[in-house]
Amino acid sequence: MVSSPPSSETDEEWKALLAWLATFPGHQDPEKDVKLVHNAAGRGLVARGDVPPNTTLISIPNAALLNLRTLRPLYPKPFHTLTATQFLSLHLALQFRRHLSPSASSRAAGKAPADRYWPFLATLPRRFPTVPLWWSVYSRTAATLRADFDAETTDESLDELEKAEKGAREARGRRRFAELLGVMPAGVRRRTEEIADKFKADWAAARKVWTSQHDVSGAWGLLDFLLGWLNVNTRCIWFSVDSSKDNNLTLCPVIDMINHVPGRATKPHPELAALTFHAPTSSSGDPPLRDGDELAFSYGAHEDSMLCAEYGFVVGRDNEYNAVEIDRFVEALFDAQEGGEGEVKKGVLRDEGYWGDMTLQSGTDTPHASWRVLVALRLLHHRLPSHASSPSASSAALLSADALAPWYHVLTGAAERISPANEKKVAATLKGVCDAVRREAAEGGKRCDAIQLRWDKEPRSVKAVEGAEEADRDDEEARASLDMLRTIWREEERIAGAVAEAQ
Ligand SMILES: C[S@@+](CC[C@H](N)C(=O)[O-])C[C@H]1O[C@@H](n2cnc3c(N)ncnc32)[C@H](O)[C@@H]1O
Repeated sequence: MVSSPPSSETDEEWKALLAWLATFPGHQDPEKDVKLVHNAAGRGLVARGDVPPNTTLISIPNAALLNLRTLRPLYPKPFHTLTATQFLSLHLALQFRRHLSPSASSRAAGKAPADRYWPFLATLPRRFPTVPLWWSVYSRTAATLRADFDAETTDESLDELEKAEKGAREARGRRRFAELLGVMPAGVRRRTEEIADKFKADWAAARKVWTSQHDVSGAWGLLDFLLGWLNVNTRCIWFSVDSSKDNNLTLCPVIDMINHVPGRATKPHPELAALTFHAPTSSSGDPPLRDGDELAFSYGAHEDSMLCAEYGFVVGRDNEYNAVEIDRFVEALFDAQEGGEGEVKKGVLRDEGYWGDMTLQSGTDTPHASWRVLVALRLLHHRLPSHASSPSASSAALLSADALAPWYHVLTGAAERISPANEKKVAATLKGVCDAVRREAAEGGKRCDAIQLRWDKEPRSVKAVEGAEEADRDDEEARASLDMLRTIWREEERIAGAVAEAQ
């Protein structure tokens, strides 16, 4: 049985957070205007009563934020070389281990007073079961993770995993995470790999600084760092710290409980002494906040594959930014052109900044191919003189201006098309690509259904010593993750289908 979620009034961590915030000079009680709720997005904040436009709903003093400005004074110099993500993740990893699993090596540090930010850190999520990086890490055994991440033999987080991983619940978790990784659409896979590389590089940088210093005591391991890193990646807000754009982020209590709605104009607002969140202004275009309405802002103009890979959720049909990456389909068409012509044209597109990032886009009303797709396909079907296709003529610079002039005219807007024949071939090719995308997406959806059928046949709870409640929760989370991937496949099928029909 899954216990009912706590409300504002019973959520002890929320109450402790509010008490801690009340100790800061200039603080404003968030409970005056907003209420914590639990909904499909996890936690969220709703308005208490109808709120006049532009009312300051939340104001968090700068001293309660966790960013490079507040962290650097707490650590000696060697740590100051770390980026914001590395530094914050390390601090979170250290505090999670110290407060949540104090063991032999961290006990000494555990005697020290609690970390000054702990009332805030205690409210952060301890699991990210719908985020693909979580699947990627937890689909592996402790021994594999030790080898893959060059973790120390003393890594307590991996020791704990090793002890637990023989259980039936963990074995089922590993298998299911691997199944989810196997059924990810290409756009999610590409992003997940990029995110995993960033995580690995940040882990290595943070470990290097940690092992080369002796001033800060305590311990933290790979899985502690993963928890810290995912909190940073999913909850940080833009905040000006220094001139390096990568360092301009902060963790911020309370405002980090606000969920994403695409297209909202209202954003957290940095003021001199506080990070604030206001009710929408009348001119913002955002709906006014009435009693019980959820506060929201846009995390960015992100398609679902990006939201899935970075944040572990999707919006679905209502996300006008949804898009299908078709680079690999278009690339195959250029590769198939004979006599090196395709290679030459790829070189031209690269030189002009038009190679890659080719998408079919959902848009607000009619799905369509992006301008970059049309630019590439027009060139694909523009015949070059035979001498221009020699392998040595690998860029626009080596082609005569005449050979490419009709294509350039369309690129600059001087002409609408190269020729009716060229447009016709572009439309036919685009339809072919869309049909291939549609088939692949339909197949992806079917693979999700097959996985679900397999899971349906398994007992919902693994009857193991570890307790059925956690096993039930794992089961729900795995199904939510599978639904998320199925939603992306469905959107890809819908978008490709609509673009194909329009040709
Ligand atoms: C900054 S936190 C927002 C607060 C969060 N719901 C919580 O429980 O703490 C971002 C996370 O909230 C969830 N989230 C945000 N917007 C969502 C949405 N529109 N639908 C589903 N989940 C959402 C995702 O898990 C995301 O990684």
